[in-house]
Amino acid sequence: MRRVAVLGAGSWGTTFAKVLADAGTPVTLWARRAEVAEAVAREHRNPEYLPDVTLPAELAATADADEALAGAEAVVLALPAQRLRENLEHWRPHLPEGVTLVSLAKGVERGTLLRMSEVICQVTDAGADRVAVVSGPNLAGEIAAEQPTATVVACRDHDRAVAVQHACSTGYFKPYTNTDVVGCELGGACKNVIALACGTAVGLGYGDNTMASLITRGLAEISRLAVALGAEPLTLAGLAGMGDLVATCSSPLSRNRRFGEALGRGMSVAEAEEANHGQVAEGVKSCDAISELARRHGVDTPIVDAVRRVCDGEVSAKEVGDELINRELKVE
Ligand SMILES: NC(=O)c1ccc[n+]([C@@H]2O[C@H](COP(=O)([O-])OP(=O)(O)OC[C@H]3O[C@@H](n4cnc5c(N)ncnc54)[C@H](O)[C@@H]3O)[C@@H](O)[C@H]2O)c1
Ligand SMILES: O=P(O)(O)OC[C@H](O)CO
Repeated sequence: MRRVAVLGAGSWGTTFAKVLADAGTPVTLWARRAEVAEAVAREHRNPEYLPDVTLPAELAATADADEALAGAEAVVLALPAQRLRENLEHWRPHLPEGVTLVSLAKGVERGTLLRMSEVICQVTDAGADRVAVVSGPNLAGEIAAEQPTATVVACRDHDRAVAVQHACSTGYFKPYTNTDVVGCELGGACKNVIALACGTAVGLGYGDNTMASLITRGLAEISRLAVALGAEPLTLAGLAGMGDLVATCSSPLSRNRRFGEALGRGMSVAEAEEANHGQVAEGVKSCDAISELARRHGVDTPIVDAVRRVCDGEVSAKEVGDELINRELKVE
């Protein structure tokens, strides 16, 4: 690929820019703050988000979005889900003609209940075949340390997915392609909420049986919802479904799981946010939208609904756990 712009220099944006650079793709990273762009460009570090990682010398960085976008063949959007629309509206006039738009965010927009690819199409007027998403078991810290992992590049246009796949393929990062954007996006957004539930269980002192039960029943509700919205069932058994769910629910590196643990130990949402050092736990921001999306499509999502009620302060983590185990008995 000729050149890629990565917009957003948090943990994942910076790491994905490193992956692209390591794959030999010319890449410019846009950071909101000039001092972050400066540190990446001059010292090859992002002290706030990846303090222990030396970034490739070839990775260019700027705080000027126009500069990052000029001549880009693909634009990678690496912002928190609820912040995508406002920034994209601002960048829209500067997007190169026909550019591939790649979403890294794992969330559903509050209010509109739109997936990130839908927000991108709505704001930019791009056809759905121009929008790709990258989703899989991709904890940024492990990838930045070049630990091997796989992911999915999903796009309705297979050729565009292949172009992005080649642009980000390295000795430690293995992208597969898929045309099921709906399944990949919902897998990524919903697993954050299930990871909150798993973290909460850990915080309450529960062990691996509880965790495995939440992961498995979580996958059942993610799959029901995704299929109701048009996803292929097999996508949810793949990297962007089960793969990401297992990684996020099991890893102490996951911000969502850590946030859940704090809730399980009795912290309020505000206290848990502070304990997470201001980093985004997308499940907290998206659980109400996902719960509402499921309600509108007549899909039963008890774990997502339980997490939403805890995040809204309606019930305690302990109460909601007791409610879940005491739900009506039924066939698996
Ligand atoms: N970190 C991971 O391991 C990982 C992996 C895969 C996917 N993701 C997803 O990628 C997305 C971004 O996550 P992240 O880990 O990079 O988050 P982060 O919290 O590490 O960084 C967020 C970035 O967005 C910027 N930002 C925040 N508010 C903004 C605003 N209003 N306008 C412009 N910029 C703003 C911040 O300055 C920062 O650069 C999320 O949806 C997340 O779920 C993260
Ligand atoms: O740290 P989390 O919980 O945002 O999860 C990061 C990635 O989405 C894992 O694939």
